[in-house]
Amino acid sequence: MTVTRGLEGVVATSSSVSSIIDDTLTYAGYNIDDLTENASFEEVIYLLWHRQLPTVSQLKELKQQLAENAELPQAILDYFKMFPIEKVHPMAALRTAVSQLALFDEEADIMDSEANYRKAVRLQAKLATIVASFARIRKGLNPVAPRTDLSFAANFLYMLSGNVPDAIAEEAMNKALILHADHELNASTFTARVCVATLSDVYSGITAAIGALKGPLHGGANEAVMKMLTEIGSPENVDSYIREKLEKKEKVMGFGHRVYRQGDPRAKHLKQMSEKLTKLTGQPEYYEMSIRIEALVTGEKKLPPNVDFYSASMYHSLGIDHDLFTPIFAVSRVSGWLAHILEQYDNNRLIRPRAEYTGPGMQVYVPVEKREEV
Ligand SMILES: CC(=O)SCCNC(=O)CCNC(=O)[C@H](O)C(C)(C)COP(=O)(O)OP(=O)(O)OC[C@H]1O[C@@H](n2cnc3c(N)ncnc32)[C@H](O)[C@@H]1OP(=O)(O)O
Ligand SMILES: O=C([O-])CC(=O)C(=O)O
Repeated sequence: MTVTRGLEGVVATSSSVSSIIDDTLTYAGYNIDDLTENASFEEVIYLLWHRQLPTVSQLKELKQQLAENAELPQAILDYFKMFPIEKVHPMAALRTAVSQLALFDEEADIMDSEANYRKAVRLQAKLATIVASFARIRKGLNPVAPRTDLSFAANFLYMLSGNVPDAIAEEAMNKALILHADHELNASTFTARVCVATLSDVYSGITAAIGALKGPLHGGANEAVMKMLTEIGSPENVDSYIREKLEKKEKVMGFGHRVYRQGDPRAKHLKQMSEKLTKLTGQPEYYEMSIRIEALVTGEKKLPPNVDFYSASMYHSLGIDHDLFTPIFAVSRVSGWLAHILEQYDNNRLIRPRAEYTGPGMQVYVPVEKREEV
């Protein structure tokens, strides 16, 4: 048996959802640069689920379905008040709330493709409401009901703050949602596919994926980047902070990638938005720290920034709480997880690799009363 640590380079499935070829990322054949500049997040959701861009009427229908399904069962909002909400990480709350949603969905265990598509719409719509409602309830504020006349991006920011965002904030959030929507067989998507390949239900697949996204080597890195920027505090502290980290062989969050070698094509868009928004909101030091960190890490380690690096300063400048950065990643990535889950059901085979055994050789059972104390 040959073990490929971390399954690096292993091709574990076929998929028509997204591709990374020669450091170019496409969703169903569309370059993300093109989509980021031109599309709405709702169009991208449709693209990921159908592998084609929607017509005007198809887009209208999807928007209506998302709007109609955005509200949460009151019991889920009430449940938030039952745990020590100020101490709970919002990713843990999101993971739990998504699992609870299944308990309110009569179709949760109905496995036909139409029911699965309806569940996809419900989950896509409700994740944003969960994250925004949790963020408000923990501050003692009432949740803000979703508005059906706003774009997905604007409605999310509206539900978070209670104010309709300006065009710049809406555009930035729309782009960020597009850039995070899918990424081939990343760890959380693989987790979702492994889960539903047992023919478990869509809610189980998304709950499992949220758990995988939470870790700092994956989606959790954006919050970790913000923690680093906060610790550094100002541009003149960057050099000593980063050099010490690299000397101690510690990882600098937001850098490196398992697949990209020349660089993550999403980072340049987030970098541009970080520059613009940090200046506009009077916090240019967050961008200045970030570009100095990038210069040092790319110079010394040849590691370019990934999607999580500039998204941190960008979300910060939108006034978003730092521990919501990874939940917002999930609000977007659920579109990709759902596309992959539906694709997995369409052509399913149980995912079950092997392990090379490295434990003790054959042992003889000794009854407990005869075992020597150690
Ligand atoms: C949405 C996303 O999931 S994007 C990724 C988000 N995660 C992060 O930003 C966390 C920081 N980055 C990392 O931990 C890694 O680059 C990963 C996990 C993303 C991918 O890494 P892998 O392909 O598994 O590489 P691995 O962790 O084995 O590292 C290979 C070498 O590069 C070094 N390295 C990799 N990333 C970094 C980093 N961010 N900072 C410093 N050194 C790094 C490792 O220390 C290791 O060095 P060594 O060979 O001297 O021991
Ligand atoms: O693909 C990966 O390994 C991680 C990543 O960038 C993502 O999920 O967006």
